[in-house]
Amino acid sequence: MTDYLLQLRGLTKAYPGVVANKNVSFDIGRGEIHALLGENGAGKSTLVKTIYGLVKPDSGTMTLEGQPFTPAEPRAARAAGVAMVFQHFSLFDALNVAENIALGMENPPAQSEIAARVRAVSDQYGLPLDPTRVVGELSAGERQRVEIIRCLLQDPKLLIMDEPTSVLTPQEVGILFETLRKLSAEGTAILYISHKLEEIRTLCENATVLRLGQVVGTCDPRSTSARDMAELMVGTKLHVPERAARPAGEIVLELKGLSAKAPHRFGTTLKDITIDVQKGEVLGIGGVAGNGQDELVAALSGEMRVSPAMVRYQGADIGQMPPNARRKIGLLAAPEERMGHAAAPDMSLIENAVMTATIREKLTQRGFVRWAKARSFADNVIKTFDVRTPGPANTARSLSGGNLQKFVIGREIMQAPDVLVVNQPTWGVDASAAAAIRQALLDLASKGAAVIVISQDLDELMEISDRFAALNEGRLSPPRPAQGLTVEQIGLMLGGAHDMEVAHVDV
Ligand SMILES: Nc1ncnc2c1ncn2[C@@H]1O[C@H](COP(=O)(O)OP(=O)(O)OP(=O)(O)O)[C@@H](O)[C@H]1O
Repeated sequence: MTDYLLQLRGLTKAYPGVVANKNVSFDIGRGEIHALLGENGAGKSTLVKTIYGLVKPDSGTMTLEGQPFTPAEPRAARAAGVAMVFQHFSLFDALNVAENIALGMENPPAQSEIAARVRAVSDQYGLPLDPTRVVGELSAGERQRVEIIRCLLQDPKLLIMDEPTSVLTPQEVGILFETLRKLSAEGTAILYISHKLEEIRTLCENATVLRLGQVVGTCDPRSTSARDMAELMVGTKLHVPERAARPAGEIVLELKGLSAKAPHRFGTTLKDITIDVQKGEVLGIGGVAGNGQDELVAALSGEMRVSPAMVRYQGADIGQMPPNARRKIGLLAAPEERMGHAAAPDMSLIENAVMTATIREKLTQRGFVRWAKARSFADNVIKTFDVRTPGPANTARSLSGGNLQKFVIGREIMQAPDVLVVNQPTWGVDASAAAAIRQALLDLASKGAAVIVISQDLDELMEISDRFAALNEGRLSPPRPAQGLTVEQIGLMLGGAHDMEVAHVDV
């Protein structure tokens, strides 16, 4: 293809201690669906932020439709026809869809006009969305549609999507891909970042692979295996997690009729959850986000209190026990939202280590933080979990998403819990780091800990779980052995309430 829309030449961007992009050159054709691949910290976000006017490169050039392209800010990039849907949505829960879209416009027309345009775009691209619905009541997939429609109203020439499917159900992924294919057929190019290589294979016609900030290869994902792409990203052979055979252990945690009212208007009420968790097992809990996952983690971590006997740990009723007391006795949890909840963005990794590891790692003495000890603990997490950062004094915010995830999970595993609850442990994490995190969870279980993994990634759950249960509208299905479960059986467990089709996306 010679009709290039965007050409990048020699883009370089350095941050203190790290070159995020080094001499990056590649082209994107009109209407092309182009994947940008690379392990965590490879420089993907930096590159797309450069194209979107959020980052100014130190050197290198870009041309858009043959003209020099140097967007000083996102507004300039948008005006030139570049739109971007971010990993994290920037929507206001209390406003409706049309109001949210109006907020992003420079001269918004009347609400009725916006609503009509939203309906038109939504029909045209098969993205069901009611402009009058309050955003707080929408699923993650619907929220993403708000962002996409907001972009499409600008009639972009290039649409950048940063990890768009990590929050979507398989059915929503199908809808999104249909929309992207339609856009591509109409001449809109898509630059698509994802760690889900099988999805890339079904969607993208070209891929550029970054490693340590540099382009290390290109491929046609339709004819390259996911494993080959992963190995190109990492530069070495991929490790597949192994499960050591484990005998059934004694019961360490019992949930008995665990019920709790939704903590806020958009939360989910937990309904009569009963399950025993054994030492040495990995219990996988699947389900579409928003079905009680956050509330279940909160009830286990102690952030949400319930009747004492609803949570029984090593024989004691702990439903009312606060988080730190639970940490002390060995029950640890890592919530899903790494930025803000699991980690404080502007604090260093050392301070972030102190936040959750103080009690078990004895990081304070007579009320004072033992900084040397805290630093060495943070260092240990960084080394053991291969967290890519110049050092523990760096802020959480300066880490790439996947590297912060490795730090947050590693920080809990290194405290040797007896029960570990993790929510979406490999969200936004590249294939090799995801394999390392899963292996670490399996190793923790083989040492005798009970590990509860809550995830929307069914392949992940099937890979590491001994037993599987599904959360649906605050109810937990009875658990079943994971081995041998078919996609149809899992679909039944997840329940039909969301019209959720459990299928791989390459249908
Ligand atoms: N504002 C910043 N300050 C300092 N370092 C940064 C900043 N932004 C990114 N970096 C560093 O630049 C490198 C590239 O990060 P980038 O976010 O582009 O990677 P990525 O490929 O998008 O990773 P991920 O898949 O984990 O999101 C990383 O080492 C990261 O720590």
